[in-house]
Amino acid sequence: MAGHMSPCSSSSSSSSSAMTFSHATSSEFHKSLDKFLVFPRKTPESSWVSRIRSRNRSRKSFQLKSSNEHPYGYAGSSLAKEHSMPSVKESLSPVNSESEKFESTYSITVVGASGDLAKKKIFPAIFALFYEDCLPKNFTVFGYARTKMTDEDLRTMISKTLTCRIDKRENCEDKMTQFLKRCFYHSGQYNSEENFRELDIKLKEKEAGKLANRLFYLSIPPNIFVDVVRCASITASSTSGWTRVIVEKPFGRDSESSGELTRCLKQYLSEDQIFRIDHYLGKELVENLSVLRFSNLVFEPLWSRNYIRSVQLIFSEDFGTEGRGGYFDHYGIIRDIMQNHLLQILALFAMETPVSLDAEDIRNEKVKVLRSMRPLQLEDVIVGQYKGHSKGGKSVPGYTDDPTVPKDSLTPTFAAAALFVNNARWDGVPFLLKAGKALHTKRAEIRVQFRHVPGNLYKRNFGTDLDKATNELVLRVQPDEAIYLKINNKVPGLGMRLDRSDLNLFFKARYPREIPDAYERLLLDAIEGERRLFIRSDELDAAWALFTPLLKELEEKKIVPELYPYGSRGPVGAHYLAAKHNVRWGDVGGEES
Ligand SMILES: NC(=O)C1=CN([C@@H]2O[C@H](COP(=O)(O)OP(=O)(O)OC[C@H]3O[C@@H](n4cnc5c(N)ncnc54)[C@H](OP(=O)(O)O)[C@@H]3O)[C@@H](O)[C@H]2O)C=CC1
Ligand SMILES: O=C1O[C@H](COP(=O)(O)O)[C@@H](O)[C@H](O)[C@H]1O
Repeated sequence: MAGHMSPCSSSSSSSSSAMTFSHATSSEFHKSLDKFLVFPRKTPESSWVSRIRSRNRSRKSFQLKSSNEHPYGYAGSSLAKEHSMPSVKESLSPVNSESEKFESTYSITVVGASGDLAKKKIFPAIFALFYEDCLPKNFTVFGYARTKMTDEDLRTMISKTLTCRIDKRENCEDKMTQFLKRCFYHSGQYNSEENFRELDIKLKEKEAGKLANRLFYLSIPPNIFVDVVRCASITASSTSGWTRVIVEKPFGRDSESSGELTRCLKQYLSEDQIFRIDHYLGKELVENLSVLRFSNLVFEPLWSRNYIRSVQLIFSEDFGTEGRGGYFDHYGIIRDIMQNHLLQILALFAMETPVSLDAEDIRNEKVKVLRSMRPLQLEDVIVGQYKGHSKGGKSVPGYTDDPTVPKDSLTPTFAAAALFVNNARWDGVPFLLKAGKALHTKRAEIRVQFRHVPGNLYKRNFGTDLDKATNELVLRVQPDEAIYLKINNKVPGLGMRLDRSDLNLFFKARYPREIPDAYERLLLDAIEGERRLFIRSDELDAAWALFTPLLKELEEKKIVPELYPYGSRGPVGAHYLAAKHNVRWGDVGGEES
């Protein structure tokens, strides 16, 4: 079955359990560095580090920044701290031959390189980082998959999906050619130590004896995650620098399978080597959420049950599961979008002010939110499934028309849920989550509906619909990123008529440049060792604890989803759910701008 977790014991090798990916500690690192050092490491002015550093100071160079805005490779970075090693920025400088051999190299191996995500997102993101001069000087990209391909075939394949920033485009062809020269391919099985050993040999060739940092991106179905981690850990982990692994979702399909996956991965990796990606955390507007809240005095005092009436997190796509029905049917929309992307945004939205912007401080606060929530009950949720229809001679397929989906599938392609954070700040405030495929629009947004103005002097000027008079703050995550606040104002003229308008920060108008894709930010963070936007295992456990009982009940009771037409606004049940909590969805009824 697609997505069925392989137990850790699927390993063909018994020697594996004691092995872990190299996670060089500072002392291990120094031991390996000592092999090369010919002068005292801590002689400040004579050391190669300070020489490179001073060259950097005078160099007109870019400053690479990770998602917490620390310059990439800055002195306090975890990478630099972990290994007391030259920062990435240092290794970007042109160096003389003496220092060259102490430089770091970075390799990114995309496992599942022949797949959809790799082509669509990962290779283009790596290229975009290269195009923006965000990658270190010594980097190599490897594709790994079973498909037989040469290096040239891989280059041809990925060249089709690379694009330069629309607002730049200088040297586009040139940059692509340079980038493709750094891309290589190795064909192998996912459970073959031998094949990963061959990869290791190729990686070492490129590393040329320099300090090696290796990032593996698992862009493969989840049933082979553990095989890959086992084989790579035994035969292809770095022995001098760090080894990190980006793991794509799904991280299990319930608490048990997720726990089992984590347990298996941890046989080979330490927690801080595992980068569980949720690409919504890399989206510009999701990053902006905390900035908006914590750096503007006008919002934080309102951020509680005292002023907020409901919070709505909405995801919709205007296409179905086309091509991914096989995968999707095993998961459904709740696991695909709600339990991860929307819940992560909720946790960021509702968390208390973290002690600092450090990954652990932020993730600690997010976990507290998740643990303050009551697991979802069946009555808090409605589920739907899209059906096909024909209109004007054009027909669109229903979910179960997909040949890879069973005809009698009850898998939801739409869900709406009401969640509550049972703490002092949010007691009684419904957090309404809605996610659906094959709806009328493609959109993701965060809507904050404020309470009515008590004793509003102007209530008559609105007629009877007080809902219209409330303020609403909208963060449109995509498309056309925007932050706008719906306010009430007077219509100009001699009368006293009130109107609702938007104070609008439209990103395209304010910042007329392309916004980096989420995968760019996240890849850069993984290289830098910045974990803030990746999911920690206790966060994951808490997220599954909220959804697992509901998912089991839906499956055991064979709850039939409400059908909705492809391209519609989804099942009406979603409106009843909102009404039950005395609110309206902000994205319906001509209020969408
Ligand atoms: N595609 C997307 O938009 C998104 C995907 N993801 C996640 O990213 C990961 C990769 O996704 P995607 O690229 O779509 O996946 P694919 O189905 O395209 O698989 C990636 C590669 O894995 C290999 N593969 C596929 N099925 C199997 C199998 N049953 N056994 C062994 N190898 C297999 C194939 O390579 P080969 O045959 O050459 O070995 C394939 O090219 C998945 O975990 C997915 O859930 C997450 C978010 C979005
Ligand atoms: O994780 C997933 O996300 C995509 C939507 O991502 P977006 O960045 O294009 O909004 C979704 O289509 C897919 O089903 C899901 O697995």
